[in-house]
Amino acid sequence: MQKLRRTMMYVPGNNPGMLTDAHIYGADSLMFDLEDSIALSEKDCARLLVYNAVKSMDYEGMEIVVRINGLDSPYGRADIEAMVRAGVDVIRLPKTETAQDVTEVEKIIEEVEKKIEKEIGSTKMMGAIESPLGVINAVEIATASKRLMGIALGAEDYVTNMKTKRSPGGIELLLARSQILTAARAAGIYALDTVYSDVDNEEGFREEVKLIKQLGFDGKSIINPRQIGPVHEIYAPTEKEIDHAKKVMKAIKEANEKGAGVISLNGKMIDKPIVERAERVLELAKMSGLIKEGE
Ligand SMILES: CC(=O)SCCNC(=O)CCNC(=O)[C@H](O)C(C)(C)COP(=O)(O)OP(=O)(O)OC[C@H]1O[C@@H](n2cnc3c(N)ncnc32)[C@H](O)[C@@H]1OP(=O)(O)O
Ligand SMILES: O=C([O-])CC(=O)C(=O)O
Ligand SMILES: [Mg+2]
Repeated sequence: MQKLRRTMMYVPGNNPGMLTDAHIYGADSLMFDLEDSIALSEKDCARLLVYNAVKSMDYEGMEIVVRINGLDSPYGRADIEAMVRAGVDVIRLPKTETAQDVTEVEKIIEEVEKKIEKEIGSTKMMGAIESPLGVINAVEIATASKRLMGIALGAEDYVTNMKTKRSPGGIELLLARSQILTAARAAGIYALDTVYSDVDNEEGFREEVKLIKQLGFDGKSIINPRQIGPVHEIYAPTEKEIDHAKKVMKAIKEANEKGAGVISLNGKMIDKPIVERAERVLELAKMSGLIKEGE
């Protein structure tokens, strides 16, 4: 894991107040939106505002993602051009359905990078999958470009396309979540879960975060600063998990010194995949500031 991406917070791109303060809440990444939170009459204004915010604000090294409009709209090309010029870290393509959707955006990004003499490949991409066709093509999408750092589920559009609606347990999303996650893991990129729109329902939100963590997602797109704390809390390894991971590492080190690759710890087998999980727990604990280097 190179970077924590537990929370990627949407910020409507036409809201100067939110664009100015968004970084103070402690999300792992900010995602300025030019797509569905912006009315058609505000599209050009939002693009200009986000361009200026990215150029002039000090976001203290936070990852800046911008959700652009699709290339099937009159805004997509202009969004890409402006955002590459502004120097955003990641361009997130909404409603990605095919590998070609990714490569078409990539081609324009590359043209702009060449034009402004920016390092080719330095602007990363993400694809949000929000339709049945996108879910079916998830592997092709996830492997379409070296620029892709992750893929995400967009469940509000997805359930609408599937002629259903979201339910508390999320049964209607199980296939899409599993497929997107598996595709991301096969491609070695990040997997981000979708937004939870009922901001005031903290209990329901926590249940959903526990579910997506258990499935294996790296994190979640969020829409409100109040959603940051619960995600970071649920994703943080517990003291018990950290303690166990340390014991696993100690046990396997001792086993390896004796030439063994497998050992028993409190009656449970410890071998390579279990060691790998323990290493991941310790890495996550370090990155979350719960333990120090070398602990
Ligand atoms: C299906 C999709 O496409 S989802 C993606 C597109 N949607 C979005 O981008 C929506 C982003 N979120 C929002 O606009 C808002 O959070 C809403 C409308 C959901 C809720 O708004 P509110 O109830 O006013 O939020 P709340 O009362 O919690 O706001 C508290 C503070 O956080 C700020 N805030 C709220 N949401 C955000 C945000 N997403 N980014 C930055 N700041 C925010 C508010 O400005 C407010 O600041 P203040 O105290 O300085 O006035
Ligand atoms: O990225 C998201 O989860 C928000 C979105 O567009 C959707 O749900 O349709
Ligand atoms: Mg959507």
